[in-house]
Amino acid sequence: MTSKLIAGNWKMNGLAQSIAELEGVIAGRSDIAGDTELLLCPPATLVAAFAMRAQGTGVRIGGQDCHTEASGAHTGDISAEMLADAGASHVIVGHSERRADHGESDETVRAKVEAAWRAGLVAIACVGETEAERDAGQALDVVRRQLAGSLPDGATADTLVVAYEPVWAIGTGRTPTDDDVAAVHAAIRSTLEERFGEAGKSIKILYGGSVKPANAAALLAIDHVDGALVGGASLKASDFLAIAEGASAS
Ligand SMILES: O=C[C@H](O)COP(=O)(O)O
Repeated sequence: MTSKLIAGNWKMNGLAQSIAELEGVIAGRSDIAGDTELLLCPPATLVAAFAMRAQGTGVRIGGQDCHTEASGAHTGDISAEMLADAGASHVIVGHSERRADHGESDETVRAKVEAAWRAGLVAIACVGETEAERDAGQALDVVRRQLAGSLPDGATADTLVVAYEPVWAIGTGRTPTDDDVAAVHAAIRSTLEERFGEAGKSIKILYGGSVKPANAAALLAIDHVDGALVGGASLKASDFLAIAEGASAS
């Protein structure tokens, strides 16, 4: 069994004082049983400070997005190389909020995964259906299509993590049924195996969308759920650690 990865996506939250939450995660990390991996993705302004503080603690730090190019005239953007230079090990790409707010296509997301690899970062590529797509019975087709368009050839467990985040479950307190999560994760697993062969068996598949301490253990016990991508509940060290405890219990 592969280790679980619990990743926190702070989104557009966090000021310098928020390093206290990172301190809390570092302090509580040793109480988490097993080999559960912890990753925090703060806003870009905090990546360097967090990475410096987390160095050598086992807690890893990631970015929330990157540009497709390494440098150049792209005001306000951040490259994968810059994230790596700041001490990040991972970068989230293709989050549904980026797809919706910034019009990111599967093609753009694929270029961002390639940019992450070029910089030596692990890409966490997000996929997931909207509520209308689920209601229309299209969830599996949408996810398969996003995977086909967003993932470059040659992915391995060392370079790629996939996050399944149903858009309608993000920040809403609603989650799919265990059976629905199982069906999508099984479909993602078989897609990864068809595409990447042996490597596809061990690429981690995270579930994201209203993961909380109260539901984490049950979600993380579902087949092919190799961890969680946590939004709101990752902002408090105590909640994030409680979710990670759920991973070690599953
Ligand atoms: O990236 C994280 C997700 O969008 C989940 O957010 P949430 O846990 O606040 O629902």
